[in-house]
Amino acid sequence: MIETHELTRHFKDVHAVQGINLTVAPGELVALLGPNGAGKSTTLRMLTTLIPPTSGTAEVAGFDVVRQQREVRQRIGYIGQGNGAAHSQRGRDELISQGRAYGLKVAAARERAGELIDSLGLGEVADRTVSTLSGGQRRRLDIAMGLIHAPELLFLDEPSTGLDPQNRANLQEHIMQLRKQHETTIVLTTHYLDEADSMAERIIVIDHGRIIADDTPARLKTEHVGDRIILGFDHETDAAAASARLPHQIHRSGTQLTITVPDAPRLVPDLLEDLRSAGLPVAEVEVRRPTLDDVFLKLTGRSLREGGATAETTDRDTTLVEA
Ligand SMILES: Nc1ncnc2c1ncn2[C@@H]1O[C@H](COP(=O)(O)OP(=O)(O)OP(=O)(O)O)[C@@H](O)[C@H]1O
Repeated sequence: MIETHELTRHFKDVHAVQGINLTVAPGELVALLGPNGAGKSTTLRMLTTLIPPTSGTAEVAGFDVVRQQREVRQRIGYIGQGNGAAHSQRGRDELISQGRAYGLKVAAARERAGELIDSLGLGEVADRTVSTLSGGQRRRLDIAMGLIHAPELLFLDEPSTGLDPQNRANLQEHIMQLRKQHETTIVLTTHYLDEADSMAERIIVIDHGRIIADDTPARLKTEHVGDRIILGFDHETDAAAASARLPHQIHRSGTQLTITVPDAPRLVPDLLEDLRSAGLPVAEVEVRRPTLDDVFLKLTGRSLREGGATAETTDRDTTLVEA
């Protein structure tokens, strides 16, 4: 569905995207993750034909983004960071006009608008003017606008930025449902680590205009960081004996051992049993699983929360917002 070769974009002396090689298969949901200014939006804007690459090539839905812009545009939906719908119009009318702009007949545009209003949960608000909708509702309307012509591929640039956690969860659910219904390929950019983690089956981490990791969230965490098991003992001598006995990578601090392993939950029962039968009973145990931020930290030596972004922690997740 997407194939790029050394895709590059410079803005004068800013090397925004530096030779990206990317393949996305039909039906995949891929998240581009990275700090502010990493090159995510620029990549999306090239793939959606909004700006040409400085060098390199990209094929989207089988067509070249420079030579076959029209063909690409007919097959994709793009929801940028701003709101697309005109504020003084009713949501439903905006959708129908958008459908007409894509060449649908009035009846077909109306029918498609109705379907999208239903599947995005906009039934109660679709006949109000856009300016009266909440941020979350407006974002869902934007997504409906991007889907009116039934694209094979949907690009979402930070779909949930600015929404509160509840609206964000609601939007994520709608996106997942749409995908199931229409088997749409989705490429989204996000600052929300939890969003990338829970929605995407594949995560592409971009830093300084380059891809620095590309894998499933689980594999990224296992391969780059691993789980940590923290064992607490009553006596330092027991901790030292346990450390000598275990074959894993271990850090000991007083009565506490920190063990790094690929899959802690599977290992813990046997580990505890082994230590107990060796006369080294564990007093406390804690398993820490890595986050995508740990992966980024491991790969770059920096946290995703540094350098142009600040962390904003809510009850349910970790988010990144512009400083
Ligand atoms: N039109 C432009 N003119 C000059 N520089 C630009 C332009 N668009 C983007 N840039 C620069 O290119 C780099 C990459 O920007 P881009 O918007 O792609 O990053 P991003 O990863 O999407 O960031 P964010 O998460 O903040 O949206 C940044 O240094 C940005 O300032």
